Amino acid sequence: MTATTTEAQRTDTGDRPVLEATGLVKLYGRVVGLRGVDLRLYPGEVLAVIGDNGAGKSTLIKCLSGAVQPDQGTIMIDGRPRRFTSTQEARDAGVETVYQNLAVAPALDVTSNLFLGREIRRRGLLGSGLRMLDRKAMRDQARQFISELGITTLQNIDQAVETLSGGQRQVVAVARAAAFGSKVVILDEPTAALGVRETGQVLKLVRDLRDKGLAVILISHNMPDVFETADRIQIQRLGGVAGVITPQSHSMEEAVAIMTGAKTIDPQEQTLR
Ligand SMILES: Nc1ncnc2c1ncn2[C@@H]1O[C@H](COP(=O)(O)OP(=O)(O)OP(=O)(O)O)[C@@H](O)[C@H]1O
Repeated sequence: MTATTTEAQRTDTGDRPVLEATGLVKLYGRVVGLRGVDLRLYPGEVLAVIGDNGAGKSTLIKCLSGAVQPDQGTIMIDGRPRRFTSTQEARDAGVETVYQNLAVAPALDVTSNLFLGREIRRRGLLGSGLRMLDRKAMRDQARQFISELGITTLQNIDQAVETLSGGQRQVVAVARAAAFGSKVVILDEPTAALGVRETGQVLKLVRDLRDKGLAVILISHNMPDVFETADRIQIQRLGGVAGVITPQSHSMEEAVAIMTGAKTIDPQEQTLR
């Protein structure tokens, strides 16, 4: 199925969005964060969300990830309306978010980070009533998971995350978000602090997750990254959606022009998904 498949074609195949947001409105007092935003995300695609400062990107992902509650609008996961009152509820529904300030524990090793908050414990109780961690099971699963994802940058899963490069840390954070049955992974500027080679490692992982059927939302200011990685690009402007395009349908210059309002997009030009 191509990036420009129409809604009618999609309905024919029965393919439906894993996440669908309709009419999201978020007000901060008198300031409009979102003014009726729709977003559709399908399994096995990378949807980039771009926009100038203050366009509403963060507010949008906060609504989708349960960090803030929209004032109006609906969010559906697999066709079921959901109202997340916390990020945990969104996670339980399979929506994981990696924020710029990575939620990794620097002193812990790669395995422990992958299992943070979801540790595997052995049968039988310690004196304290706690069950002992099953390190072997976690290491085995961590290895398997890393190999399934085709991650070649994490050679030693016993290494403390603080000794890894910025790119490797980001790979750990993204891999963790993609584990444990996640359906949707939201990445907020995942390459903002990285060099060229490290950016390449992270974007490769993003594409690999997509190829494994996960749905990824990529928030980024970096146009080359967006055009290299995204299947579709949703352009936010002044709290609304200025258009949805693909790297094939529009150039980077056109995307920037739509972002800044220098160019408007004809509804006919939109990628109808
Ligand atoms: N907690 C808040 N209180 C008041 N206004 C807010 C709050 N969060 C966001 N806003 C406002 O909502 C609008 C959208 O902001 P948002 O942070 O979602 O944009 P953004 O596209 O993520 O911007 P940036 O690229 O600068 O991070 C802006 O006008 C912003 O000032």
